[in-house]
Amino acid sequence: MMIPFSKMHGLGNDFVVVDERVERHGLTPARIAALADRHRGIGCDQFVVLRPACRDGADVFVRFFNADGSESGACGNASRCVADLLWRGDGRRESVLQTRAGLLPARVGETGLVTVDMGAPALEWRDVPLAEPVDTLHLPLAGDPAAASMGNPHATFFLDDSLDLDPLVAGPLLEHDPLFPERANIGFAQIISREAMRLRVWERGSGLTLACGSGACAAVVNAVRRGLVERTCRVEMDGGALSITWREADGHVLMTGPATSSFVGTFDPEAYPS
Ligand SMILES: N[C@@H](CCC[C@H](N)C(=O)O)C(=O)O
Repeated sequence: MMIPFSKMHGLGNDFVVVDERVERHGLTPARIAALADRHRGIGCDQFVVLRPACRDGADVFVRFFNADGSESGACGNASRCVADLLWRGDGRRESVLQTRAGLLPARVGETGLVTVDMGAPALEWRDVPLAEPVDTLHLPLAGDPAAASMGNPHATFFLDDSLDLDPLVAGPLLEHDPLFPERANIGFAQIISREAMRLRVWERGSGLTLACGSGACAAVVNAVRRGLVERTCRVEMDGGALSITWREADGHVLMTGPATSSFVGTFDPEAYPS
């Protein structure tokens, strides 16, 4: 039986979205990794599976998998894409996504940009998680990164004239640093002004992507904690820009940006390992 999928992206961070709200399709981690392969599969940074919601007030339960088949609690760009998909399905601009990181309210605005309330960051070492009790604002690593969880682990380096790291070299090493027992997404930020930064993210389980929504949220949170930017900041990535606001009233992080449908298709699960 052929399985339908939607191919979507948020600023070039691309996804295969499969709907399992009616029936399951046998999507094991090995099969997901094979489907995510850009040469032998469909190709994507993340694989997104929709399931029936099981929490009051939620419209859909969303699971996010990296290209290596590992699961993540959060994916900001894919969350915008799912909200956009739901809107195109039933015309409701507002939805609530149930994720492993909690309930995320989302809204498709009149301009088509999507805002997702990504919740409050977790800033305690245990919650990132880190391997030992350290100050998450100054991790004991060369380059002095800061850590935060947005439902998934992030470390942000702030690059300047005295610190210049190549994400393709430093990213894979740092993703697997023993300080991060569940690995980590590694952000490389350059502050442009009090309202703007440039960011590249080496993503856990997927590598360097064109944009990372949760990474942008974590970078702004960490930059605000360091006193480097205002609570609303534009984050410019290789694939485009997001607007991030770390709201003072409740500590939630709001992420606004585009969500784009590329094409739809079908695949034969039997053609991939189980
Ligand atoms: N692309 C994402 C983050 C995807 C998950 C991440 N690689 C992880 O393992 O935590 C985003 O837009 O947030």
